[in-house]
Amino acid sequence: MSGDITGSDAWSNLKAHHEAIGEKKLRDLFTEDPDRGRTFTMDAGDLHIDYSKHIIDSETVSLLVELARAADVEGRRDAMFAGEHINTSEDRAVLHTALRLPADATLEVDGQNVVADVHEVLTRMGEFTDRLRSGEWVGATGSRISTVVNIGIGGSDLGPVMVYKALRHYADAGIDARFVSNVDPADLVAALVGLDPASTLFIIASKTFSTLETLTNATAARRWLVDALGEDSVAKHFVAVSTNAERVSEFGIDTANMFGFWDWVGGRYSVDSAIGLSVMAVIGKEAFGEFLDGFHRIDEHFRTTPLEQNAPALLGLLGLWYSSFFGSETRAVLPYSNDLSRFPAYLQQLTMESNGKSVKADGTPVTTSTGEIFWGEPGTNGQHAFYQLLHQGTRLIPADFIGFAEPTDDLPTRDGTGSMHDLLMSNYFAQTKVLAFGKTADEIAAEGTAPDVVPHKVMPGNRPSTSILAPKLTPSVVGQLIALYEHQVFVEGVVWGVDSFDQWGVELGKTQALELTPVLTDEAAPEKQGDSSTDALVRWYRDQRGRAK
Ligand SMILES: O=P(O)(O)OC[C@H]1O[C@H](O)[C@H](O)[C@@H](O)[C@@H]1O
Repeated sequence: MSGDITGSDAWSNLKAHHEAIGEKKLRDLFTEDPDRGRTFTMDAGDLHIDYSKHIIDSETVSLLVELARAADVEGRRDAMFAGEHINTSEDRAVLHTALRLPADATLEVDGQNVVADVHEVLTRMGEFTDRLRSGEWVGATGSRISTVVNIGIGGSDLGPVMVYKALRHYADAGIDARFVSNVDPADLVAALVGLDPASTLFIIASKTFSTLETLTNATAARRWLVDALGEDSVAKHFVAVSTNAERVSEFGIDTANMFGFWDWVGGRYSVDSAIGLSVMAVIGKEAFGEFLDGFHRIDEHFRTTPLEQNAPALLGLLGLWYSSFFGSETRAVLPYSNDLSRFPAYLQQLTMESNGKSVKADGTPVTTSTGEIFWGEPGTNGQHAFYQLLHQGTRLIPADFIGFAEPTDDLPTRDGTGSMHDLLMSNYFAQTKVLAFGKTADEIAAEGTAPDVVPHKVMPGNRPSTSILAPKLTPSVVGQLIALYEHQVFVEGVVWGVDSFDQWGVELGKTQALELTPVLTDEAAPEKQGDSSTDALVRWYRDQRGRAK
């Protein structure tokens, strides 16, 4: 292979193959191979995955796997699992997979058995949440804690809030959780509505403990508590999750009430670390353990299954197939489960912070588009909003449908005889079918449609989708789903040659915001920021705030 994957034979072969298969319709592919609905399926853990409704045949799969091998996906995967410093721009290991290794495993990284460290923290989290849940840990006035408020942002928020919503049925100790992330004060104010300081515990979650939004919200929350219960109450109402003990202590939280993790856990890969403390408080350590086991099942599948049947590898390669060869810009993620309403937002950070890069790991420019844009809403809401564009628009948007056999809740249908969950799932199956096979002008005309209306009703079909099904939305299945996407993102990143584990692109905005804050608030500050647009916007804002010079 040449230095760049797009110069490899594997890439050229796929390009040529794309031209040939790009001519075909899914209808043709199903006619040529009537069994493909059985052939192109795979099982990983509890996940049953049908990828037959993709614009592929068996040759596509072989060529994609060849591409993955040319990019050394297997070698990079093994290097990740072994704790090598594959995050080269930050010189760090990437070991979220170690967070879910069983207690009896060992993994030495930089001379340290990280599994022992992981389980030491898990044990402390378990002890702490047991005390909270049993009512042994009480607030400063002796009240039981009934709400934990997680204050964090990015990876220190999106994971916990998504999993909390997904597993709301597993809340079993009368502890609720709320989440505050935005530096918009509206977020904290809304989260505190109706809360009694005496029964509220704040979890300040920040890997670095230097994130402006989190420290600002944490300080405001501290004021809210101290105003009600006095300075001495802080120790009973504030705990921290971080890798930075020094800063936690500077903030005024006793490090005895801090739960640690390590620099080899990226923020967007951290919900299975101590960052999941709010989730554990709500669902308990046993259910949290099942959540971790779910990740581990998919890790083992990813680590040991040949690429030809490897679910995260194949789905990642399909994402790359559309992105790099068909020019697709986005992938829709459509959970047919209201409880997964935050899953698309969670995946946005995972995929876009990981693979939104224009240079490769060696610093040279990429030579193909990188970074899929994930977006979506739960079905059936999306059907009544944006599916029109999926069905008849000009863009090719591959879609992931996620659904469950067993409902978390069910109710009878209108006539009282059916199940609303079955109705939900019939929409899931109908949508993937219509996206793939559409409806032709002839079929529409045959129904007696007026000729001038026919073109408007044509459903082109040939819109690819993956169907992901699981028996039920359990803690384990949530872990499995997350790991399924984590490893897809990894596979894409390896083929594109980027460092999927840094995020330098978010830094400049942060520093410029800090520079601009005094300009917005201090009348004496110079208004000039150097460009006429920002200058005029700042002037307008200062005018409105009565701070014009
Ligand atoms: O957990 P923290 O250190 O507070 O970081 C929170 C978030 O901030 C950053 O801007 C990063 O881009 C995210 O990856 C991270 O999850």
